[in-house]
Amino acid sequence: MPNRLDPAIGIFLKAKADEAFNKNDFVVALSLYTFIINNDPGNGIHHLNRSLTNLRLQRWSDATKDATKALELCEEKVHKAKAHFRRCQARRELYDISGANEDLEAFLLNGGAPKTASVEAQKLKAAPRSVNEIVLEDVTDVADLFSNTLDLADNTPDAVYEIRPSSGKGLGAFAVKRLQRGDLILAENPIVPVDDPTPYNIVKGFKQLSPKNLARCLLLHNAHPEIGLFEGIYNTNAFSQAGVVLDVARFNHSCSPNARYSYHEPSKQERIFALTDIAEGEQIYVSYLQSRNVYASPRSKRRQTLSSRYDFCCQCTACDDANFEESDRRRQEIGMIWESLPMMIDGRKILMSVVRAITLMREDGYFGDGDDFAVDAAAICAGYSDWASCEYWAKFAYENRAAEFGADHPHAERSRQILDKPRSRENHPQAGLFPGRTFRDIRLPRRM
Ligand SMILES: C[S@@+](CC[C@H](N)C(=O)[O-])C[C@H]1O[C@@H](n2cnc3c(N)ncnc32)[C@H](O)[C@@H]1O
Repeated sequence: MPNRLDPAIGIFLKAKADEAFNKNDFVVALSLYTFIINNDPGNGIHHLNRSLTNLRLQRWSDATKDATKALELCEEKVHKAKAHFRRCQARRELYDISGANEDLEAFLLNGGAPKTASVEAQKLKAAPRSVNEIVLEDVTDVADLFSNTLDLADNTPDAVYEIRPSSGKGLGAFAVKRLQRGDLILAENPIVPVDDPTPYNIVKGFKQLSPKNLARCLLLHNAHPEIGLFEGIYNTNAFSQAGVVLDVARFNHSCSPNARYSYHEPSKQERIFALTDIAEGEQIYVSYLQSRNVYASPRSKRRQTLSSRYDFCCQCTACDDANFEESDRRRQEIGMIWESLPMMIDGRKILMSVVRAITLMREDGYFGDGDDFAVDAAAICAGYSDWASCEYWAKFAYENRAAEFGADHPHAERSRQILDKPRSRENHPQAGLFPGRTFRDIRLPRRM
């Protein structure tokens, strides 16, 4: 069976697994050995190591299976002796005393130490032959032995979401309580921060991880196994300058998302904010595509970008909708408005177009980025000295940015400054450029 791991990476991963084992961090070691075995299944030594790890975790059945696999794959006597001894111990715990005795004999035949064998032989003599022979207080231990102890997550007790399977999309994040637009869903520091994500820096970032964090990263989805393990994981899961952020990496994409990423440079945290109200149990989606690439692009273009960057065909509500052509028409019109705005000279036309673009976005279930247009609208109104309208659009921009990025985000703070001094020339160098006019009749149809 082929080894899919680059040899240098294989050696690195094994060293990290051994490090975890030596620190008695057996859950992490098991996770790392499992990853190595899944990618290099023909190497018996990995099974031998995992067999011992399973013994430490009292996972007797899995320890037996690994020892059996190691016996099949290892040629050297020293490895065979180890595999027999590990299987002997596991079989003893599984009440298979005759099988354990056979392994003990094979251990000696393969050069195992007689002293070790005689200690084990004593244990085998004293071991119960069946579950019925265990005294009552041990029964609890037996139940514990088979419980699942393999959780690598650091659970946040007050998290408003949980990570669980999402039909057809691997894992996903789901609201555990009702959320409102503007609610902060998470704020998390990156596990692999990479300021300048060159291939070299990405590998360096992964190599600095603790065994536990490495094990967690290796569990993330990799849409690009062809470009190298660490680069593949990085490119599938890093969505901003923050780098790879563990829980953030479990949020699936939608072209009509109900939440959005917001990278907060001052704290170097990736945050997610609710874009809409979200019901308890509903899946929380972000958009992997930014601004015009999502709200002004048709399904074919969005799917093409997502497929080439993340290797999936988008199955979101916008893409899967039978009426996707109607959605395409809306998004294409938004794109045309965006492109034609800089060429427009009439203030009224510009504002009508802004209203139309935001209305189309909302009609299409897209509740972010209204500020992209509102900021231009505020500037135009200042140009015509229509300060009431300027304030209306500046307020819209600020409120949307505060809800979508957080009020302390530099984006929102910039809007706040404009709102604080809406009539200042400093904020609006174009103020009074055109003859005075009023656009008070041009507003969004309702609160959007
Ligand atoms: C960053 S991961 C998101 C979490 C991932 N579902 C997991 O199990 O770890 C990106 C991957 O999730 C899946 N995915 C995300 N959004 C999807 C969507 N709208 N349609 C289909 N698959 C999606 C794809 O496999 C994609 O490559």
